[in-house]
Amino acid sequence: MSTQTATPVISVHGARRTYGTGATAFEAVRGIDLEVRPGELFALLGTNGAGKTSLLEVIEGLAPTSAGTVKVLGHDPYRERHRVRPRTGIMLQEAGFPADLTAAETARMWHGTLGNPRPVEQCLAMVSLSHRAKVRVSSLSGGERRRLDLALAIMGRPEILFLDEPTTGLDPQSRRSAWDLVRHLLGEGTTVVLTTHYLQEAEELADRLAIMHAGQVVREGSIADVVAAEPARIRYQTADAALRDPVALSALPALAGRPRSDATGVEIETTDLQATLTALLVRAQEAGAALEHLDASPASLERAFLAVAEAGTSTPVPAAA
Ligand SMILES: Nc1ncnc2c1ncn2[C@@H]1O[C@H](COP(=O)(O)OP(=O)(O)OP(=O)(O)O)[C@@H](O)[C@H]1O
Repeated sequence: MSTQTATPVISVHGARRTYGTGATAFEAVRGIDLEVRPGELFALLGTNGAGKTSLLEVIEGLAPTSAGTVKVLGHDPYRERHRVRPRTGIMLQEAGFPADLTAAETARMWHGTLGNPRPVEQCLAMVSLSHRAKVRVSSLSGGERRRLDLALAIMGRPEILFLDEPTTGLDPQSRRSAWDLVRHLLGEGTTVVLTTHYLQEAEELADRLAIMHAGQVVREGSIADVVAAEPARIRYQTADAALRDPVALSALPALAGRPRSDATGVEIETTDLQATLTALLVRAQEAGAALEHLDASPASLERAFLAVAEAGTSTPVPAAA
């Protein structure tokens, strides 16, 4: 069955989440709609404080919404937690392990709470922690603790795995190992919802993503969709007056806005990099002008993210009445 047409395993409609009440109420999630399809990896990106964890927690069933509906595997994850929780795996941003237990003891304790768990040794091996099995949690490094948390999250063979910034604190090699593990789980049919600040992580793993800002989803789709919605950019410096003149440059094809020109140079945004660049180079050729430090860069996920961050305001928005 194509994941495009399959019934979503997660559907969120008009979800809101407010912290506190009265004058100090703060609405961290401000009316979100999204769907996650079976077997896909859906990445939730966003600026600090955008509301990713607040949203993830209501989808995980750890907190109620203040408005809207959330369905996970057909159930309300908060009110029908007993139905949903056994079928999901959750890796929180901060795990609270008993510091005196070893990694293996911690894993065995968790193993005892699950219905059809993977063996402890297998889970530790999947996150490359077998050699640290007898080490107390208090002596594990931060990255090793993250990997232990991941081992516990996948132990119950979850249908949906929630990963909240899973690779924060991991060295590049451990991060790549974690990505390989996530790919393996996706290959087994697991659905994964991931929050991350590493755009490369989303680019490596995500089938679809949403970028949040100030409690709302402001971009959503495949990486190709999100990137395609951003303009490409051309920059240069030149001594030629016409090639520095925003009005004269406005006749170039496929512009995504008015060209900008100042002491640092010219910046042109375009929806068709090849068409605009070709016309620009023809003009420069005809004028016999040099375009110094010419830089033509296609849109990227990073640019899309920065556009969201730059367009946003840092002023917190009060809760809706
Ligand atoms: N318990 C709380 N009480 C009041 N406000 C809270 C609480 N938890 C989070 N917030 C606020 O809600 C907003 C969203 O926080 P959240 O942790 O969901 O963002 P995030 O996107 O996960 O951020 P980050 O990327 O920094 O982890 C922030 O402004 C935060 O200060």
